[in-house]
Amino acid sequence: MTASRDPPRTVELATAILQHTTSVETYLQENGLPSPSFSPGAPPKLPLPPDLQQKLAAALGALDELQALLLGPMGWLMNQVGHAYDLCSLHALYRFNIPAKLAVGEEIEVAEMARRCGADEDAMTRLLHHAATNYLLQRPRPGYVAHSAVSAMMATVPALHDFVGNACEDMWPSAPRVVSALTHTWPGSGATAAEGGRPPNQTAHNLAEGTDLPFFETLKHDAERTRRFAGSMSMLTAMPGFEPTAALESYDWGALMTQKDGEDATVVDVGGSAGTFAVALTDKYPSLRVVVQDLPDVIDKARAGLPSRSAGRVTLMGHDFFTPQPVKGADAYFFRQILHDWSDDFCLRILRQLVAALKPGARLVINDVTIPPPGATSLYEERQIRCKDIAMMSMFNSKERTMDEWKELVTKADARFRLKSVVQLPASPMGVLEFTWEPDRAQ
Ligand SMILES: C[S@@+](CC[C@H](N)C(=O)[O-])C[C@H]1O[C@@H](n2cnc3c(N)ncnc32)[C@H](O)[C@@H]1O
Repeated sequence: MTASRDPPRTVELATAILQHTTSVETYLQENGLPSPSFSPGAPPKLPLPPDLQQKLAAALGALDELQALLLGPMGWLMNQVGHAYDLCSLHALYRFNIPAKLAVGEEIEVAEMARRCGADEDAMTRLLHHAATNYLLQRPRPGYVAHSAVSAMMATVPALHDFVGNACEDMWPSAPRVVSALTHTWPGSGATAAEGGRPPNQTAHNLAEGTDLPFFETLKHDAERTRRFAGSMSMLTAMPGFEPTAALESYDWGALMTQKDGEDATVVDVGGSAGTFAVALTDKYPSLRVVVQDLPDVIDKARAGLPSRSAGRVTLMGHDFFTPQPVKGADAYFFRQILHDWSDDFCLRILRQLVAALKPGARLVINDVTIPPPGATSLYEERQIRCKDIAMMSMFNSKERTMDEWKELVTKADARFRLKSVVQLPASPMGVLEFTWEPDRAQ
């Protein structure tokens, strides 16, 4: 029996939620911003300064703990099982392109929408009702559906549609197979595990799709999935805490130019996908030159989307990062959300491909998720990152890493990389680690 507290934990949490929420609402009101809402056209996220983002995070952490306490151990456990089905209605929205079938302001009978989808009417009706309970649609009056802010965004932001498609069709089928993949008998699995990493083609994803190709190889053979993945990645960069602005502002890119005495400095964005970050970087530092490297298919698709203002500043280059780095003597090599896709031994191979291209003093800049030490954030926040970690395991046998694991990984790749700075981005699961190349350092 635990001793009773005064005030009880639930009341303490409810009080914290009230205080933090009041601070957020006061800020919104004082700045003429709307209260949070799911009406179509509502802002996709709350535009808060860093101190209020912290209060928001504290409110969400407290809300999560309060919900768990009020449900009680049995209710909380049952809740987990229920959540397993939450993605079904989102998947239906994606697969039947339901957001595009609704005009903003239109109210449609649920049965009529089910008919428009051309699928089993009873099943579709039930999925639509579930979607409404999860804020994905709204029910303005009994028996009718209309857009919520979520479906309206899916209808108008193609990258968000891609993000949902990637989540529901490429990633989610692997989730129920994560545990089976651990006990599955893979060819040569004993040896590879002993070498420090399970290969990327022995994953839950491989069990789900019945393929022995790693996920990115599968993509190479499927133009539509490649396009959808790139769209999804560009959406990821717009998510709270993942915006390029965070990495732009928390790392001194300008210092690269100072060092060059006015000459253009070159950054290589390794695995830079459609070039979203490169465009933001050169918008902020017009005299930086960025070479975006990715697999040839991805680069081919990226060409059409590169804004004309970036011409001459952003160059696109097909390159497989498991082969030697072709851009020699650049000022910085940037890896944003790349290495978390690979287990340690594959990361070592990727990083070692840089070595022959590096000039003394070259920077290696890693911008990736960092797992906070236990207790540094709420369980809610830590769970979001742990979910990403499990997603990495399920798709690639890769992992999210703590700051210490990042440092250890890079210096293991080559002892001549010296850690120069470490920044945990504010209100973000991402960090930036900067290493310099010091060839005279003892190996
Ligand atoms: C998680 S995405 C990150 C994209 C981008 N850096 C960002 O932060 O938005 C991983 C990227 O690595 C690319 N990639 C995967 N295997 C690769 C390889 N062997 N060589 C080059 N790029 C690769 C993928 O095509 C994808 O664009």
